[in-house]
Amino acid sequence: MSQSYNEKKSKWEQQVKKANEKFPERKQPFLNKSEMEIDPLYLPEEESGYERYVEKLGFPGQYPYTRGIQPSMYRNRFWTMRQYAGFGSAKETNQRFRYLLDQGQTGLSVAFDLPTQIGYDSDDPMAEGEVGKVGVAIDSLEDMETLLDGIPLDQVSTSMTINAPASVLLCMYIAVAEKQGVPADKITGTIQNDILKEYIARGTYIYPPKPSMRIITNIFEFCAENAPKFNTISISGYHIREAGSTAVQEVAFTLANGMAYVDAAIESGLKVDQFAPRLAFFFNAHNHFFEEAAKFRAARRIWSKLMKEKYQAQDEKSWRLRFHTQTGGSTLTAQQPDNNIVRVALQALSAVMGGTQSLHTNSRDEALALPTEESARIALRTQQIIAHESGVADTVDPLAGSYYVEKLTDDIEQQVMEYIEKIDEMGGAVQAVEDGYMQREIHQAAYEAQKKIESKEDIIVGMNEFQTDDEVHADLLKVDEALEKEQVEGLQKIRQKRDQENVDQLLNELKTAAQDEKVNVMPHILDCVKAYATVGEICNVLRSEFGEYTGA
Ligand SMILES: C[C@H](C(=O)O)C(=O)SCCNC(=O)CCNC(=O)[C@H](O)C(C)(C)COP(=O)(O)OP(=O)(O)OC[C@H]1O[C@@H](n2cnc3c(N)ncnc32)[C@H](O)[C@@H]1OP(=O)(O)O
Repeated sequence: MSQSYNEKKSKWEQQVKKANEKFPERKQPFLNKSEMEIDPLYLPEEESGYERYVEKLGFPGQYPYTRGIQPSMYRNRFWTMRQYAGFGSAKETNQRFRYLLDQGQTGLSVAFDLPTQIGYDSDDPMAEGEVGKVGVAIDSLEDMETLLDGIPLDQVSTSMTINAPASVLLCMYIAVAEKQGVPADKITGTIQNDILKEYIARGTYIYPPKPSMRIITNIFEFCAENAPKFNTISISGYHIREAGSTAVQEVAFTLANGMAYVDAAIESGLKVDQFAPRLAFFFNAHNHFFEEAAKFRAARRIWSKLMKEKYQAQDEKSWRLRFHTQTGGSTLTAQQPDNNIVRVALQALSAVMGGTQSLHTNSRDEALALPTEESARIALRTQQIIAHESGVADTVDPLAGSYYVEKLTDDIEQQVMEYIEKIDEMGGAVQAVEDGYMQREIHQAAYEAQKKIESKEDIIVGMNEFQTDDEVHADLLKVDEALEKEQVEGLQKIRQKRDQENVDQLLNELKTAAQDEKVNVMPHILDCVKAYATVGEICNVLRSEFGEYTGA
């Protein structure tokens, strides 16, 4: 047996012991329905396969992490079941959060309305008609207090899908935690904070790339010092895929964006191991089951090589690509919406086979509206059935060694690297975004995919084949139209109650801080938030200094 194989195997055994101390194995022993024992890990049987195994796959919890970032993965702890939710007022969303936690969800994920996402208050003319529509409306710290009321922030981790104003919402979260008696260094969660993919695919940007990258590196630095357990960014391929990219492009553009954040942070004077362990990722789980599972495995392997070899990161935590997955929203059909339950189950299974850390399963009615409570429950139950009934979580990386999956993993890696090298030659992801390169590649892929659907080369069940005349689902969620008025009234009350002079002074200090590139804006934003300055007011100060982006 080769030296290196043996060493790595015994290191893995030690790692498993340590993981078991943190999260004891869910079962002892793990048995299938015929009472056969299931091992934590299955390995190549032939000694001749060991070298290749160590180089390409490695042991789980070890470089290059092809088999997963934890030594025994879901035997110790399932992925976090984290359903993205939010609509209407903070009070309504708080009720939905409590409902989901009661139903066994294990983490929170906040959807904000569009005005919040682009830094406008609910009473701004730009917000009209959009308040509380696609997510919860948050104007001031008071809304955040209501949103998180009764949720113990030392126990529950919260993801917030917020990008351009991520700094503001993170500060609000910290302020609420402090009010609960939870110091910033104990909070856990993630802000999306990924502006590059907003320019490429999602659209909720405010400022131009350069100052946006500065705010992001300010957040990295601030969190490294003050909130070291918080994931500072969720570098997202999800939306790139939703915009029509291929699986290869999804990984390539996401990792290229990831490299741009690493470059920017290093350029600002941070050391790679100071911030890299808290970079997180977010991918899509689309329809092609094996391609998706292989995609996740390839993404992990590529990122770890980049971090270790290109960026010379020393801390093993910097090498691990940790990711959230959401099933593919654009794969859902408005026709025969219950079919979506089946699609979601298969997509979710690919994410679990690919070793995801956290998962959102879409609800069946999401091609039509925000999910009803019943639909959201079925979506969560889908994850619970995979976790508790299917047995796929009982051994690590069960697809490893499949000729097909390993070849797919290698091929995806190779094609992703070709893109990454090309983007590198263009001067990196920021340049490629500004030139519209990624946008064009995605549009071309989306066009090709649509042609295949229209020509029926690709069959979408119930949509371009096997249609029925069934009515669409009648029981859809509707957001109360009166909400906007109530939200605006609440905001005006806050403005009357707060110490306006103090707010003005703090906003002014933020303005001065923004003018000096060397100053970190985060402590100033935190002060503003604590004085009940609003999302819109804070973003307007930064708008006046940084300008607004108008597109590539
Ligand atoms: C479409 C829509 C839109 O466009 O609007 C959106 O964007 S929705 C977008 C919604 N986005 C999201 O919901 C993003 C969610 N992302 C995340 O939750 C994070 O970024 C994540 C992917 C890193 C997952 O974080 P998490 O806290 O849920 O899970 P982790 O895997 O980090 O586990 C929590 C802790 O348990 C430890 N842990 C976990 N599993 C094990 C194990 N088997 N053995 C030992 N330890 C373990 C971890 O190391 C960690 O501790 P330690 O930390 O100490 O190591």
